[in-house]
Amino acid sequence: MRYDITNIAIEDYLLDLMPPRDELLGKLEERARVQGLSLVGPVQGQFLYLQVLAMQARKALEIGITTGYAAMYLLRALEQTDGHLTAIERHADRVEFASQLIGQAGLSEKVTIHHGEWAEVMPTLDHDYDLIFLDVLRSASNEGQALESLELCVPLLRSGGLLIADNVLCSAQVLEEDAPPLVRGIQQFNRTLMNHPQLESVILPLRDGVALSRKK
Ligand SMILES: C[S@@+](CC[C@H](N)C(=O)[O-])C[C@H]1O[C@@H](n2cnc3c(N)ncnc32)[C@H](O)[C@@H]1O
Repeated sequence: MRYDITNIAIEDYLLDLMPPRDELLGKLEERARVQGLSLVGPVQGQFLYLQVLAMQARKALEIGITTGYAAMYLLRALEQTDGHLTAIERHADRVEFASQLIGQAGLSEKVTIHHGEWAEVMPTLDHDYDLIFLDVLRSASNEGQALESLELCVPLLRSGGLLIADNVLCSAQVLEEDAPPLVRGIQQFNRTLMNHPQLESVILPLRDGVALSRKK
């Protein structure tokens, strides 16, 4: 998928510079291409991997795991920090697929996947996450959901913890003044995030836009 945020030639250049992926990640990329699934891709996957290592995160949460592509990057770093990944996914078949894949990689003990809606699962989770990867903003069913997800993430983070939110530039549609409801929700998410009293944030024009926030 192309996102119209950065020059396409630059995206291809960055992709070409990435080392070849192993068989497991390669198969997931191929599956995503065939089935039209949205995955972070290798550049952003490496970004997530490095964030976990840089902050030595041990307790991470991914909201929206799909087939486990981003999760593999997170888990390969969490393996080194002796950490654990909790994930949430609404589709049972995706939970099943990701669980099997992570099992094949020998990392089953490092992950707990909750099947359900994030709005229902998040309030049941423990607090004090070092890192939360929020990857459901483009799936919101109404204008208010993006902000609702932010309000559930902040209390789950420990002080000093990192929230990484994907798709915050929404194929550049955030530039539109008369945007559709999903995009208006993301515009509101971005304004709130950048002015949030408990967060220090920056938005990076990486792929579809990545917001990085540290809880004070
Ligand atoms: C963009 S994909 C995540 C891709 C994944 N993070 C990766 O890069 O490998 C979003 C996923 O979130 C799931 N999802 C969307 N809305 C959800 C909700 N309300 N509750 C739980 N999961 C949801 C979708 O089913 C989809 O699998």
